[in-house]
Amino acid sequence: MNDDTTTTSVATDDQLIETDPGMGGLSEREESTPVTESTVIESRHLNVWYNDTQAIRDVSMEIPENQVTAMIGPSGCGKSTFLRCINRMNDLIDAARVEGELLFNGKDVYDEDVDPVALRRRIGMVFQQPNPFPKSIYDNVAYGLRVQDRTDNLDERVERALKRAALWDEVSDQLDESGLELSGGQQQRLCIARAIAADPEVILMDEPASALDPVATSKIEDLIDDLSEEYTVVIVTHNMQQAARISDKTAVFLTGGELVEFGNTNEIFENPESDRVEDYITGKFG
Ligand SMILES: Nc1ncnc2c1ncn2[C@@H]1O[C@H](COP(=O)(O)OP(=O)(O)OP(=O)(O)O)[C@@H](O)[C@H]1O
Repeated sequence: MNDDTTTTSVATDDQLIETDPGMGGLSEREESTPVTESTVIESRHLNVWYNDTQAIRDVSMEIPENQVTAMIGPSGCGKSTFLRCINRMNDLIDAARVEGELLFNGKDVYDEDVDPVALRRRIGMVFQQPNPFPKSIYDNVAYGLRVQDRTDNLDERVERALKRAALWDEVSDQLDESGLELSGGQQQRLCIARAIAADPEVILMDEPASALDPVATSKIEDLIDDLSEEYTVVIVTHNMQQAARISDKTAVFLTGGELVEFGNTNEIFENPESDRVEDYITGKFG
């Protein structure tokens, strides 16, 4: 990240998972009607500026349900900005201005009646640096559920989220110990468990493995693959091999916030339509 503050300090953890009872105009998962059979998120002519600097330029794309969509491109091309539009994290940056449409199940998340806090419960986020609360492992996972007053079967919910995040076997006998005492990779899986516990539909990941060693990275990659059976995952990564390994769809952004190519990952990597994309993925620039 050339501007880590934009992902690690724009929101408190509470803001990420806290919720209001009202859904702010967004229907619940089971009631929602995707734009097409499988599209969960769609941007239409999305433009984003930070003051006078344009970070996203007329981006239109459809992100399919229960797949992994990777966003790649050189530093500063707007990947994180796009990701943060999806759950309105850019609201927390005063300089940011968004134009165009960003639809979640057909509803524009920037409509006035959308509650961004409720939106973020349905579209969870995991950051580059693992950021567990200074609380026990159990309380980290239970936190969002308690805030939402969903404490029935709390033990089972916590266990299920930890299992879903492939962490249960490693921590089941130390749930009362601090989340901060886990390894970096375990902390990241704890953060994923925390996001899952809130029962989101989409999980946004901003370079979730870039601070981890290769073994921990591999576990996160396996986990992402697994999670996509149940969740729509959108991941920003600098690592093209990682994008090629784990994603179904790839979006290639290039300098100036332009989406140059979007499609099936194998096609993007094996036979890109654009020379600029080919140059980028073969390492000629970027
Ligand atoms: N909070 C901010 N205030 C002002 N400008 C910003 C802010 N966040 C990002 N930018 C600018 O917007 C552009 C896109 O940044 P963004 O972080 O979205 O790119 P990125 O592709 O995710 O970069 P990286 O790969 O380095 O993380 C850059 O020019 C960046 O400097």
